[in-house]
Amino acid sequence: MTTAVTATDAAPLTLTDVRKTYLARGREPFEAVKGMSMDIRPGELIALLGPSGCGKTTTLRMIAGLETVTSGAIAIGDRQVQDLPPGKRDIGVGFESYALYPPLNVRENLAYGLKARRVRGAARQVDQLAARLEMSDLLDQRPASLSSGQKQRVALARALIRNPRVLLLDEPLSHLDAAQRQRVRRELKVLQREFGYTTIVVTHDQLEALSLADRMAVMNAGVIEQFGTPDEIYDDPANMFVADFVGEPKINLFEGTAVRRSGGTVVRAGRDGRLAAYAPAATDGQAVTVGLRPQDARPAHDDEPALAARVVVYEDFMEFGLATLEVPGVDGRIVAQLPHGVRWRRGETRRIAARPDRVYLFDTETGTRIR
Ligand SMILES: Nc1ncnc2c1ncn2[C@@H]1O[C@H](COP(=O)(O)OP(=O)(O)OP(=O)(O)O)[C@@H](O)[C@H]1O
Repeated sequence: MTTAVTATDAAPLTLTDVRKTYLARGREPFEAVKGMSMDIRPGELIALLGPSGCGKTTTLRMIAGLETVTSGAIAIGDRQVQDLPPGKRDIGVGFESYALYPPLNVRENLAYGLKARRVRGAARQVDQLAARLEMSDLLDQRPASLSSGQKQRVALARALIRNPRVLLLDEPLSHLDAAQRQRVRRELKVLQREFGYTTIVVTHDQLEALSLADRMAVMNAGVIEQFGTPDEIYDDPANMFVADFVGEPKINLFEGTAVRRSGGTVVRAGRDGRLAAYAPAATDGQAVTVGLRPQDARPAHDDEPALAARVVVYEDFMEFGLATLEVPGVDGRIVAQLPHGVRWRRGETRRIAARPDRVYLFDTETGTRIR
């Protein structure tokens, strides 16, 4: 292969206190991105994850140069790019809405950039990439005849084949069906590794983010709530928002009171529930919000602090079961994901517990983690 679709000259990407305020006539100024800072290493794959409207697309568009930056700096390598036009930034953009040339078929669309750069073997590179993204059958079609999922794969291929220093993808797999989505997601990760592009993927699909990313930024209302590896985000959430947003089924959150003993911390919850927690910073008597992931709840041993709960419903998914539980005095229900074969029955009372370091305590007012 020639230089185009082989390892690239990967560059670090740095965002320093980047802000975006949208100004629209007759409306209050709206700050959509409120001081984003990220140091992204060469070749790293970053996922931006967050609820609708949190500023993910705005961030990506500012990096691409499709949106101006209100303040702050964006650097690719040692070059400040925030004032450069999009074409001068050496960025590949796989946005869904990014125009393909309608008169050209998909093959010509993909080869276009390679030919302009006089890359040898362009046709073969297009064929190889198309095969890997499961779109060989689309090569002779015109963009107008493609479905949204097909357009998405073409946009992805077009971004990849440009051999950019930085690759930006906005919801690149959202229109694919479940099976194809899994396969293209894996291939995307393989391609990204092979070519070494510094990549940012915007997604609101947490599985996509957790499985693709080297590190991910969880965003909320224009700020980064936590930036870390998928393990850090899932196992060590910085606050209640991150714990609540990431994880499926959702984390259980309920009110409790920390009790400090020489042996450690126990939280009381409900009428007579207790759970051992590892939280040296908790003070005795402190009102807290307890976070317990369904995957971390397990049947309690006889001699450990536990929550006694009535089984409201038990759903058997074969690989695991989901028990929905009511704990006397605890608002809302608690879900526990139990190993295959446990099979609790509706109406039974069961005791659940968890490893103390998997019982998270949060400041109820601020949402901050109490460690
Ligand atoms: N051109 C614009 N003018 C004014 N407000 C805008 C403009 N573009 C986006 N916004 C607002 O900025 C906020 C962030 O939008 P953005 O598209 O970046 O969010 P997002 O996280 O990508 O959301 P989604 O997942 O729904 O695409 C939203 O409240 C949106 O309404």
